[in-house]
Amino acid sequence: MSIDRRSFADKPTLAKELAEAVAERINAAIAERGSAAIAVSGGSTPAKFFQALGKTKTIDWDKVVVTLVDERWVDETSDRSNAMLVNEKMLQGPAATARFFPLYSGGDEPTDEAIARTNALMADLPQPFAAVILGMGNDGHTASFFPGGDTLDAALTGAGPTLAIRAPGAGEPRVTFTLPRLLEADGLYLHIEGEEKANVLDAALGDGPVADMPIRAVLRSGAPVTVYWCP
Ligand SMILES: O=C(O)[C@H](O)[C@@H](O)[C@H](O)[C@H](O)COP(=O)(O)O
Repeated sequence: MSIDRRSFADKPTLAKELAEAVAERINAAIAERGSAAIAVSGGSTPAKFFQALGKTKTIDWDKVVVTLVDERWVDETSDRSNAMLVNEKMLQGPAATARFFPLYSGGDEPTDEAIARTNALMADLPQPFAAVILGMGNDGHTASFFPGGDTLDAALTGAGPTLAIRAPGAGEPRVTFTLPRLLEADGLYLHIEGEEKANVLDAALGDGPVADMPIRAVLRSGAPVTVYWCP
């Protein structure tokens, strides 16, 4: 495994350091390929990181596309929307000129047609991702790779780029990038905070089935993962 675990004193320090690392990846991708895409996670952890990254003036934001690792199947007016979180916390100030590619493509359910619309949009993403920033739940899920997910196998192995997934612990139906697509990244980061998540990561690094803790699929993929953690 190539897991680099980094610890930071507190949340603001972690947010600043992770924003700097991602900014470097974005700038390197723009220098090399003329544009950069990043995929970020939602949930409660990344707000400070989003704010720190969005304030970065050294990025040519109009060459950047921001998308999500996964999304709840809700529209952007829902307080459960990861898109709303990214818009409110990151795509302000200097980052307001970045383009945002939403995973939610309308309607009440992620039907095949809806996922086809999302996948058609994702065909225009600059590839590979300059950076992918994952989160992790206390049940060992990452992105929307939930234990018991109805399409978990396809989510971990399929070409996607995205698919629908439903799981007991997920709340709404979700849409998620598939793991092979997320691994196509210059930099892969796992952002977790608190003792409980450090313990969950320890457990995930131990033996046991991927289906019980799907983040194991990332950790066992062989792709270098940099973990950003603080208490
Ligand atoms: O939409 C989501 O819920 C996510 O992208 C998800 O994978 C998240 O990263 C984890 O659930 C951790 O969430 P917290 O940061 O809220 O603990």
